[in-house]
Amino acid sequence: MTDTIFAKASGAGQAAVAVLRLSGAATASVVRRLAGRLPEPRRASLRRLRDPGDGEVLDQALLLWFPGPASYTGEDSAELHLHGGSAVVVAVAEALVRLGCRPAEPGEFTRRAFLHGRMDLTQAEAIADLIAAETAAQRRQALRQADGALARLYGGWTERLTRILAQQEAAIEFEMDDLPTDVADRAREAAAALAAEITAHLADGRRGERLRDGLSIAIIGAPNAGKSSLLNALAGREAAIVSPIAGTTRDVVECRLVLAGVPAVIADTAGLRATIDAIEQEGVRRAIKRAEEADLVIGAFAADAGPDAETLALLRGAPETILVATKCDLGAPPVLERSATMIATSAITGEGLPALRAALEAAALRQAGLGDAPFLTRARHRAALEEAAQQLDQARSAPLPELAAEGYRAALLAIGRVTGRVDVERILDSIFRDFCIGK
Ligand SMILES: Nc1nc2c(ncn2[C@@H]2O[C@H](COP(=O)(O)OP(=O)(O)OP(=O)(O)O)[C@@H](O)[C@H]2O)c(=O)[nH]1
Repeated sequence: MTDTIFAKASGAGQAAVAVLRLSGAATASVVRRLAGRLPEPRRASLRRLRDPGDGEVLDQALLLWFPGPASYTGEDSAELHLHGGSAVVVAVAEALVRLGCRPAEPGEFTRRAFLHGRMDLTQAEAIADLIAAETAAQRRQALRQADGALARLYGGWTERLTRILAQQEAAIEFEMDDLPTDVADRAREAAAALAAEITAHLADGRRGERLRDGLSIAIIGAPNAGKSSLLNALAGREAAIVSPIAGTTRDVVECRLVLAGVPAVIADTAGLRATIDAIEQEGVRRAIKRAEEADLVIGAFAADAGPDAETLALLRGAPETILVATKCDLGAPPVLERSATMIATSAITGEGLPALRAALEAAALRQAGLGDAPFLTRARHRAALEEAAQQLDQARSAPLPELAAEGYRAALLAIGRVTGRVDVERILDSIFRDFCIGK
């Protein structure tokens, strides 16, 4: 019998109500001992909770009873909505321990939900994302995944792949019996179509992962270009020190922004220049590293000075760039070649800042915005699906039918790692029943 576990489901700190959740086989008996008879399933009822030892009233609480298997965890579960004081929560938690329950491990409720088949791994991950979501777009993505968007997509692929594998196994048998067949060809065609779909799904520019993890934006440029002033203007606060002394910013200064619902971290960096100052050298090294790792790089230069070679060189390697001519109140920005997007700004007059923000929002939506198809959200999914696509490609060109079957099986297992559902044998059984008519 599994342990009956409990945990506070509401947040830390003082609040009017604290929610304790319980799950496990003994839930019904524990609730009876604490609160009297069980209420109707899923109906809130007001109860006195009593100490199981001396009968002292611990709290007056709302009680909800969720009999398994139609509960979050799939097990018998309950919720106690207590008054929020910490002494109340402690008293009820101690009573639960005396009744044989134990505090839950982190994520244990969702783990049980997965183990009882209430959700697949992508949905379990989405629950964690939903709890951590800070922006509307993150919430939407997590909700869609929790609702099974990825589970259905990958589940569909699993079924198709299982059929392909079954065809391939059948082809091997037919070949051994010297029966003419095009079953292996059909498997190969289906595998090609599936591999193309997986590859298209992988070629999403990491949008789902970016939305989940946040976009990384770096501001680079020569000393005194006005980078810190730009960061402060975008962040709406004096996050970085601004001074007329070239080389003021030495370290990376980060600010969080939300761009069209996409979370972003924007970093001010040390001005790029050759220097003998060891600390500034380290700052420049960090600036270059930050620019190399960023999803979007803002190259800043003073309008009256024009862009410098170091900054332009570093922009070349970036996935997406915006050139900003700062201090446009001091002089007209230079005319650049037509392909470069340039926005002229002034931290003094505010000119160009709305246009820069709009450009950043457009880039954020391009790089991390929600689309019609669900995006994969974790590097873990990407690694497994890349392996599946690779195995499918190898299987299609395998010299022996047995090797092809092996490749299809490996691809199936790789997708199964994403969803946590690998029930190959059961599905194979059902498909072979259809195949083996007359054999
Ligand atoms: N007139 C004018 N001056 C500006 C503007 N932006 C920045 N400055 C001035 O330019 C100087 C340098 O600004 P910072 O924002 O510190 O420049 P930085 O690129 O971060 O400089 P480093 O830390 O040396 O890399 C300061 O004196 C600012 O007040 C602007 O839009 N217009």
